Order: sequence, then C-alpha cells, then structure tokens
Amino acid sequence: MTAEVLRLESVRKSFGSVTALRGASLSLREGEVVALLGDNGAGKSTLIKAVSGVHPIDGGAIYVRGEKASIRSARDAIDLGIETIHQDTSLAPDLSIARNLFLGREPVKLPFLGVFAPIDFPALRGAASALLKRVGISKKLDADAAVNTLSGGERQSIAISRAMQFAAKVIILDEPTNNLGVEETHGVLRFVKEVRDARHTVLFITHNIHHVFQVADRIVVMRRGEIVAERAVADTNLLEVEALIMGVDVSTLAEQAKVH
Ligand SMILES: Nc1ncnc2c1ncn2[C@@H]1O[C@H](COP(=O)(O)OP(=O)(O)OP(=O)(O)O)[C@@H](O)[C@H]1O
Repeated sequence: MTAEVLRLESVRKSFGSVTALRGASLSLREGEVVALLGDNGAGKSTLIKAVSGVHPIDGGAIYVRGEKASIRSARDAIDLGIETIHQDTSLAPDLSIARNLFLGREPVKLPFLGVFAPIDFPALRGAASALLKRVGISKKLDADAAVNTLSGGERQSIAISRAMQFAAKVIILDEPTNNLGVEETHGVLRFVKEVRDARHTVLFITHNIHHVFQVADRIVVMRRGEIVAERAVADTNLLEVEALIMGVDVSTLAEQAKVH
C-alpha cells in the first residue's frame, strides 16, 4: 500500500446559511489519480478551495502526510506541496513560457539585491528547456514563446509542469479539459498519466465521466456537501457512476435508459 499524502476528516464549510461541505472525508495516496464527481452544487469546488487555501475550513481537519495542517491561504497550501490549477489557469499570458514556468521563482543574477536582482535570462531559458524536455513537451513548445500564442491544452500542460517543477506532491485540477478540443483533451489526459507515473497525486474535478475511465484510478462522488461513494475505476462502470452522481438505483437508471 502506498503512503497517504492527503486526508480530509469531516471537513465543514458554510457560506452564511448555505452549507457547502457538511462533513466531507477523503484520503489520497501517493501516485494515484482521483476524479472528484458530483452534480452542480454538490460541493466539489468548495472542497478543492478548502484544500488550496481559498476558503479556510470551519470545522473538521486536513492532514498532509499524516500531520494535521492549517491551510489558511494559497501560500500555506503551496508550502505543503499542494498546487491547484484553476480553470482559467494562473498563467501570465503576455510573458514567455519560460517566465511562466518559474513565475516569482526565476533564477537571478546578483541575488544579494533581493527583489531588485535582475533575472538571469540564459539560466532561466536553460532551466525552462530542461523542464519542457523532462515533461515531454519540448518538441512542440519553444520556451521563449509567449503563453498567449498557446492553445488551451498547451496552457494546461504548462500550468501542470510548473506544479511538477516545484515538487508539488498533490496537484489539483479544476475541470482541466473544459473548453478544450478533442486532441487537446487527449494531450492533457496523457499528461495527467505522466504526472502520476512520476509519483505525483492528482485530484481532478470533471463533469465528463468518459475522461474518468480514461485516466483515473479511483472516483469519489459528492452529493450535498458529502462524499457519498468511492469506487476503484476498474470495479465500476458508466451506468453505476451516473447512478451514484444522481443518487438513484442503477436499475432505475437502466430502466429509464430503455424507455428513452
Ligand atoms: N462563495 C460562495 N458564497 C456563497 N455560496 C457559495 C459560495 N461558493 C459555493 N457556494 C454554494 O455552496 C454550494 C456548493 O457549491 P460548489 O461550487 O462547491 O459546488 P460544485 O459541486 O463545484 O458545483 P459545480 O459543478 O456547479 O461547479 C452551492 O450551493 C453553492 O451555491
């Protein structure tokens, strides 16, 4: 059994009178890809925002590698090795791929000048090219190209590469294939598998159940602010997953499918 990297225990979060998380519990292990599923309003975004420090939790506990963690900000999460890539990705579109891969952590000349130290561009370019090569996208992309010249899928790959570069143990993806074309979607899904092969843990939200079967090891289903089911992907099927999301019996769903 591989090591547990992240555990949520009875996590609660409310927004005024709306309870978004009412005791959600979840465990992620090293090197697995877990899909977080659920209908609109089930609490998926709130759960990942709790882990990424956007919405600090009201109750329950989060453990990172067995230690109880206090995640009150995005910085806390990153320092604990948890990187979240939101749908709009957090890339700076006018800057180069190289700058984006190292944003805020670029190699500098004269480091004693602190925040005024000039960026060491040859070193930055070299490190960026090495990273693109390591993650297998160097043939397609030039480190000097501006991010606004890239497709949505390529942008996702750059955002994920950045998370890998800084040794994030847990990479959280919020609908990583949303708005992408077929080929780009396959590129991102392939990339997720490579990230797993490098022993990172991936938690991704998706509304596309087909993608789950292509890339995830395990599914976790949320309804009304709770995790209501977990399955190994190898032990389930499309119909069962749909039934779990909707909160109905598989037989009911199968009957409905016959009628329509
Ligand atoms: N910032 C907020 N302020 C108030 N209510 C919120 C806020 N964020 C989420 N909620 C509420 O919390 C509940 C869970 O929302 P959440 O966005 O986590 O669901 P979701 O599963 O991600 O849905 P979707 O798939 O539609 O994105 C919903 O009732 C939502 O309206």
